[in-house]
Amino acid sequence: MDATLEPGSVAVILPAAGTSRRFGGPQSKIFATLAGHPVWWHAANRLRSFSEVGQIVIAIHPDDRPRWESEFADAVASLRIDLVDGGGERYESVLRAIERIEGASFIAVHDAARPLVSHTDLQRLFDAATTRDAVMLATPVRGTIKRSDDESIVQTTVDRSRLWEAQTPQMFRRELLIDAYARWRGWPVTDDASLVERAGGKVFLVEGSPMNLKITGPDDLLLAEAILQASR
Ligand SMILES: Nc1ccn([C@@H]2O[C@H](COP(=O)(O)OP(=O)(O)OP(=O)(O)O)[C@@H](O)[C@H]2O)c(=O)n1
Ligand SMILES: C[C@](O)(CO)[C@H](O)COP(=O)(O)O
Repeated sequence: MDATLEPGSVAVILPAAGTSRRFGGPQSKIFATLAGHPVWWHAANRLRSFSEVGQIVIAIHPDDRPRWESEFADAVASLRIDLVDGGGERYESVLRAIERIEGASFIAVHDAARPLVSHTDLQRLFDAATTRDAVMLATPVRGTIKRSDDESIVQTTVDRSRLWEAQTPQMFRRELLIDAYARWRGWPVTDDASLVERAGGKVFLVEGSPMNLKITGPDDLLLAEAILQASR
């Protein structure tokens, strides 16, 4: 019998407090409608479908709180979500959410802007977490990678043989992530795994799908719609 995670042992943090600069538009990208629901709802609903998931905390932009507590109040209650005010940087949002976590053995951080993470990939991630302290979804780089100078002239072609593009969820033993954040001294980070790496942790890569895309620009929303349409 393969090991499994205890029901409710995974607390999920959904950072959703960004300002969507690259997306543009009148509202945060996590509120954009995708197949009839907001982007954030898809991410939260997919995580909620696992018995291993207990608490879900969404780090929200403070300016969005009135909307979360009115338009989305029913969905927040139905998905059993706690709301916390996020910060100016993603890592600050995650740190504030960590402070709201109670009793979990693991913390999984998943971008609210990644609506299409698959059940299969999530199960594989949870399975990997039964034997490792830090795991994350990622995809092997498929294209050719160039490094340029500041005038967009190619300097080098990067060996891609062991390059991966990081995704989320990134999932950690709770005390490992808390310790990694405690050691953080302000250097810029764009994902949580890099803090654990810097603290000496071994982060295990679980191959995911390119369809677990992050809604960053408007074209990503079109791609997400097409992926959902094709899966119907
Ligand atoms: N201060 C921040 C910045 C980002 N995020 C969240 O982290 C995820 C990934 O960040 P990103 O895609 O970069 O979102 P934005 O920061 O909103 O995008 P941009 O850089 O284009 O402004 C998103 O769900 C975003 O809402 C957050 O919770 N708090
Ligand atoms: C965490 C992340 O999803 C890994 O790819 C990504 O770094 C977050 O988006 P950002 O644009 O870097 O804030």
